[in-house]
Amino acid sequence: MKPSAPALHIHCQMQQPLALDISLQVQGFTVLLGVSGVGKSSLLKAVAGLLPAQVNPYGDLAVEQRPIAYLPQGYALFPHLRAWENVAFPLSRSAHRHMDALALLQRVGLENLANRFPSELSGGQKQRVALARALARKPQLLLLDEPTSALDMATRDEVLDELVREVHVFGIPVLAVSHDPHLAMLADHMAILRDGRIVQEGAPAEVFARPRHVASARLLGFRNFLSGQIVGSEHNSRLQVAGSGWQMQAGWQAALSVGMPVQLAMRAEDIYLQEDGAAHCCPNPLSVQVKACRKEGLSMRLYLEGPASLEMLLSRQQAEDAQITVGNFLKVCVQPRHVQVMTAE
Ligand SMILES: Nc1ncnc2c1ncn2[C@@H]1O[C@H](COP(=O)(O)OP(=O)(O)OP(=O)(O)O)[C@@H](O)[C@H]1O
Repeated sequence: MKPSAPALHIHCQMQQPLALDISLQVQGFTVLLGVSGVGKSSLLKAVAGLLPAQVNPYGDLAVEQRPIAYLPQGYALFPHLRAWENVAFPLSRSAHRHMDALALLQRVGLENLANRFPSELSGGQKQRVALARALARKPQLLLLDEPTSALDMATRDEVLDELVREVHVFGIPVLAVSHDPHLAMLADHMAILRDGRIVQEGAPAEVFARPRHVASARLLGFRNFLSGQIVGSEHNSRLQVAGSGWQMQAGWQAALSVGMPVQLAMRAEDIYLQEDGAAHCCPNPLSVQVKACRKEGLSMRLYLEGPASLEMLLSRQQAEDAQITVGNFLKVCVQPRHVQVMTAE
């Protein structure tokens, strides 16, 4: 890609329905993550001019004059209009309105379905029609509200890949709001909204690797948290962190020093079974007991009791090979580079 699209700096201050003070860089495909109710939709509506707020840019323009396309949750297609008529809706009435709508549908690969009604389209196809309609007025900014919410798990990744590719092709900055970390992984730039402001912003690889707060880590898919204190620090190498009844190694961070209270975060996917006789290979051994197991597609999620309540994810094959059942005592392991250390809040 990518950002042939110009970057745009958005500032938004609002009081109702909730207080927000947001300053955010929109670069290429940008995803703003936040939990439900944090104000994501309100922010988009304010930027689009649908809620009163102080907004820059475009804040001095009337709603219909803002060069912004806003795609609400669920796409809001007109059910009684065919795909091409939905796309043509914002176009001015002219002799080539039909042709222009077909050209837009062609750009999202849907020209063959131009005569279908929304009820005859899949979730991903509806999204593409809505995208074509949103882009019909050649906006300078595209706002997407929860673009994955109407998609099922089976097609979500495929539709997302396609959505990201399409918005790159159109070459305008896009701000998508979501609570879905999968969407953020595909972004060029991402930010996290909490308590009315942006608490972290950057390239997805950086933000996913180094969440700054427990709440951000939760949003990014971390499931395991331990509270402890730094008890050792080897410059440029390791940190030793200890809590009640456990000690773990994590990657070194310049800002953290001995004595500081910290929170550790680990992904369920990064905890693995310690092989028999391989204790010496395990820098962070944890003794746990299996409290519950849940099948998740081809994986098995184990709920464990150890130094804290923990979760780990095994392939069904691994779980079967290890003959894991509720009540088993296990030795599990996690690599220091997979242990994120955050200052305690
Ligand atoms: N029209 C309204 N009147 C009163 N309160 C509202 C209105 N719209 C939103 N709110 C409140 O403002 C807060 C933020 O809502 P908003 O829809 O912006 O959150 P969100 O982060 O988009 O949530 P979700 O992810 O569930 O869609 C919520 O507490 C909500 O109840």
